[in-house]
Amino acid sequence: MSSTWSLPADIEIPVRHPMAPEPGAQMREHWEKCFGCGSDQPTGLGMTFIAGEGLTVEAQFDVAHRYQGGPGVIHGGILSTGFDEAMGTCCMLLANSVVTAHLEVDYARPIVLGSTLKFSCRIDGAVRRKVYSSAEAYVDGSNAPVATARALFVQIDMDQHFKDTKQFIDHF
Ligand SMILES: CCCCCCCC/C=C\CCCCCCCC(=O)SCCNC(=O)CCNC(=O)[C@H](O)C(C)(C)COP(=O)(O)OP(=O)(O)OC[C@H]1O[C@@H](n2cnc3c(N)ncnc32)[C@H](O)[C@@H]1OP(=O)(O)O
Repeated sequence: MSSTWSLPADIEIPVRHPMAPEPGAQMREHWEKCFGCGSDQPTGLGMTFIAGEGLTVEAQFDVAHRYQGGPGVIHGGILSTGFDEAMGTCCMLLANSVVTAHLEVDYARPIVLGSTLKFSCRIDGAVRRKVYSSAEAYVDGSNAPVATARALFVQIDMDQHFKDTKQFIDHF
């Protein structure tokens, strides 16, 4: 891994929201039409999420053949989408709405179609509206990560952020 990513010196460990799902409980989709998690998005990844202890979340999805990049292996953009969704959902442990400001991925191993891809995610800390997260991805039978990622999410005001696209809420 060759990341130059570093956490800011003034980072603080945020408090898990008291209403966050209990460890072991499923975490909800943030938007039913979302490509990553939406239950009403048939071409999407259909990711699922389990709250872990502290500021952690486990996530997964099955690598369908339509996610193919090279012959027989996952497309790198799909893998980064999985990280984005899993780490973003991890930020929901703080009960804030966030969007991705920065995401970087190290691809360590090819991931074969038909695999179940599992993500271990955590919140590393927060500064003002910024929430820092990191994660690893695994496939069954592999002890070493097949990919790792780091990301910065920024808390938003939903009404303000989606003020120009509200028509999509009623569009479907
Ligand atoms: C797919 C949509 C999902 C919607 C989710 C709705 C909420 C649901 C709840 C929970 C979901 C969890 C699951 C989600 C999973 C999927 C998430 C995605 O894929 S989101 C789509 C892709 N991302 C965007 O489209 C953002 C586009 N960018 C922006 O809208 C703005 O740039 C934004 C909001 C990120 C920041 O803009 P400003 O005007 O509000 O604030 P400023 O002052 O610029 O930044 C705030 C702080 O962040 C730093 N910052 C911003 N961008 C940075 C960057 N790229 N690198 C480093 N620092 C950055 C700045 O330096 C500043 O830091 P200082 O507080 O001053 O220290």
